[in-house]
Amino acid sequence: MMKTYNYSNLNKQDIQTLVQRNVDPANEIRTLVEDVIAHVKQHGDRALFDYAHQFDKVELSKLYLDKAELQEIASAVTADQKAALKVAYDNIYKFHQSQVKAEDKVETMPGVTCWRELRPIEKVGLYIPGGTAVLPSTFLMLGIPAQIAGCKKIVVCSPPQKNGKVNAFIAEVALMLGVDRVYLAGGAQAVAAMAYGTETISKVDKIFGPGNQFVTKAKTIIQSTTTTAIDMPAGPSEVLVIADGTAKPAFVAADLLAQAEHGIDSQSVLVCTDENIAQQTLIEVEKQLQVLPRAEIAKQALDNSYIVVTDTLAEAMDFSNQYAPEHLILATESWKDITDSIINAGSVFLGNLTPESAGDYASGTNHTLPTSSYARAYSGVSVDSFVKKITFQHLTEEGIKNIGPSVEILADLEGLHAHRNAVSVRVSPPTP
Ligand SMILES: NC(=O)c1ccc[n+]([C@@H]2O[C@H](COP(=O)([O-])OP(=O)(O)OC[C@H]3O[C@@H](n4cnc5c(N)ncnc54)[C@H](O)[C@@H]3O)[C@@H](O)[C@H]2O)c1
Ligand SMILES: N[C@H](CO)Cc1c[nH]c[nH+]1
Ligand SMILES: [Zn+2]
Repeated sequence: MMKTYNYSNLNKQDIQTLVQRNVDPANEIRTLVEDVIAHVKQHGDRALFDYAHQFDKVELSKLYLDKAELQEIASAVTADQKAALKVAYDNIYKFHQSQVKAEDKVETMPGVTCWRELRPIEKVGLYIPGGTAVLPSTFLMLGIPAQIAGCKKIVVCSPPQKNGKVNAFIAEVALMLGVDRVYLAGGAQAVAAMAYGTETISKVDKIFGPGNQFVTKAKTIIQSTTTTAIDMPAGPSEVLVIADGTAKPAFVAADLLAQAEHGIDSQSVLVCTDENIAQQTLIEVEKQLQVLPRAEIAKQALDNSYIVVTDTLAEAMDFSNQYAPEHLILATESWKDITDSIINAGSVFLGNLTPESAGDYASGTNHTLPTSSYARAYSGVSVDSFVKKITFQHLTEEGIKNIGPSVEILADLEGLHAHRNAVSVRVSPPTP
């Protein structure tokens, strides 16, 4: 169960230790994942069949489901479930569509015009988790921005379930997105397949999607060893709740448990200015665990979670910024007073009536977010993640005359005479 620390008793080193997560000190995960990647690179499809047997405990006869099979599987989805998926689809679509804005052309000096244009990344790979829980919501979170960006080839991998298929909701979302094929591959092997390509799975330009520590390690390795990019390290889920005396212990407990139930390596942190609220929250956590089907998973995640009691909301925010949470919930009526002091967070949930679950599923924001303190430097997935922003420039006769002398001097001072000449020949072309 969650340990409690008093912020005033923590020194710098204690805080450093507390904010660290999912470390792999003996490089066990790295070694295993490097081995998986090497096998997929060498043996292609054969390795995928073998890993499906070894890690997913399933014998596959082929590595993908086609449109007809997806349609048959999706027929099990009820009208209510379809309607809920549609609400999520529409809100996520609306929010992501609003991110697409043409940029202005800028005349930086007379005759010199610069601008940026978007081009979709052509081949993208989407990883949809399916180990401890199958996440069709992640398929929406990745497929919708890919669709809006206009990516031409969308490769989708998800771990095979025990029946050698994907579940009905993954199939339904594939049909909603117009994706005709879902590959039955999970874990590090799926990431390797999309990075190197196999007989069946195409190599892609960029891999997206969250996953467990194996998936996340594989993504960070292929990012530095292949020409395939990644969205970000989006590993085991985490939440940090900042609460004060106005927070509702039942709500805070529910939010902590919502992330704890994702997996045993998830982490839920409460930073609270009110000791009584912290104690009430712990009591609520115990109460709600009694009726939670995934209580065993959540309990293990809570063993790896903790509470920090601070004197002020400013101290709480200071701790949160050092932690750089994937999700930050401000469980306080005073949330407006402290949002400006947020420096590091993936996605923020404001006030007592805003559960993280709303953003996990259906409010519109993306739930694929940086974990393990990567929120210090990375943003969550958006339409931007699926496009390149290419810069353009055009110089007129007036433009080259205006900018030319400065470029010539700058080229001289770097000793790059061919650079100077590329301007000089245009400003005063040699007489024929
Ligand atoms: N950061 C985010 O944006 C975000 C969003 C959604 C979910 N998540 C996280 O994604 C994760 C999903 O994890 P999951 O496990 O449920 O599904 P997953 O699909 O990420 O991983 C399942 C795969 O892991 C592989 N695997 C399992 N045990 C292994 C082992 N011992 N050795 C090698 N490979 C092994 C298997 O191949 C299996 O197919 C959770 O931790 C969840 O918190 C994060
Ligand atoms: N909380 C996860 C992001 O870390 C997203 C998710 C999907 N389904 C439920 N939750
Ligand atoms: Zn969640």
